[in-house]
Amino acid sequence: MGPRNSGKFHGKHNFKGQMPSKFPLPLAMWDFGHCNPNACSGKRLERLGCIRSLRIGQKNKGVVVTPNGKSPVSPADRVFFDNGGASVVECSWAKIDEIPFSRIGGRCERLLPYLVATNPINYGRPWRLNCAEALAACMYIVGYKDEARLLMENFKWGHAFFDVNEELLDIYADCKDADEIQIKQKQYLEDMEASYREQRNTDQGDIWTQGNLNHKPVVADNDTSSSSSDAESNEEVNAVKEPIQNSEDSQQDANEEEDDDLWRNVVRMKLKT
Ligand SMILES: C[S@@+](CC[C@H](N)C(=O)[O-])C[C@H]1O[C@@H](n2cnc3c(N)ncnc32)[C@H](O)[C@@H]1O
Repeated sequence: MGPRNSGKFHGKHNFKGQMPSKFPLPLAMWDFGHCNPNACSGKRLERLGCIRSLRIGQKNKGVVVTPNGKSPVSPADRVFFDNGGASVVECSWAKIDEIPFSRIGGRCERLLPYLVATNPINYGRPWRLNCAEALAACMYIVGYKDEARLLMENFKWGHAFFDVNEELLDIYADCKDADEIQIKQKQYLEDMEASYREQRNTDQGDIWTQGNLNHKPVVADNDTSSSSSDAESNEEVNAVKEPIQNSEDSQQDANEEEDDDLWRNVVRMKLKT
């Protein structure tokens, strides 16, 4: 389905010359060409005329949603959004270290707070959103909720992003600034972790609820790609399989993997409820 103009945008803004014709707000990306064009959400938005490409060396005066950010996007960034819209870095997560962050970006570089991806490549994975999800999250948090939904109508799975994240997105959109978002996010994660641990203890305590343990399947936990043939998902798997260089790295890897496992389980629990 192609995007429609919602006609609901009445913000005070300064978008002259930046608006792609097919979407009511200016969206942009630096495209590093790492990804399979058929599986890439940024490329899809570009084909649909919803986003424009920026050159390396060109800065953006809107909200730059980037792993290079230091604080989360918040409603306080609305003024930046209304000056230049939002932009993302279209690249592979596995090659993020190769991005020349000093040559892209802008004055308002922001992380996203905790949210869960629902795209087919990273479904259920926290923090690692694709470009469309990242832009939609940014729009929603700064107050363009209808436009965020409109953008995601371009993807078959787009509604799932709001099914899973709406409660959190509303919490963030009600915050005053980045500090409040950090507090709310921390609270939410602590509550979720506590209820996950409680649930796990209950399940483990009640052995009769687990069936015949000898017949339990072995679950490979790190598999993010399994059935997907997409280039980026294969990169993700390769990234996980890279050799470990020294014991410090190996300790850090182990800690990160433990963290990842915990959050993946927490998310699984959340998706079931
Ligand atoms: C790494 S690319 C992967 C894009 C993917 N190939 C696709 O199909 O859209 C995703 C981009 O979305 C933004 N993004 C996603 N999750 C983010 C987060 N938690 N914090 C900041 N930026 C994020 C960043 O601009 C990031 O570079």
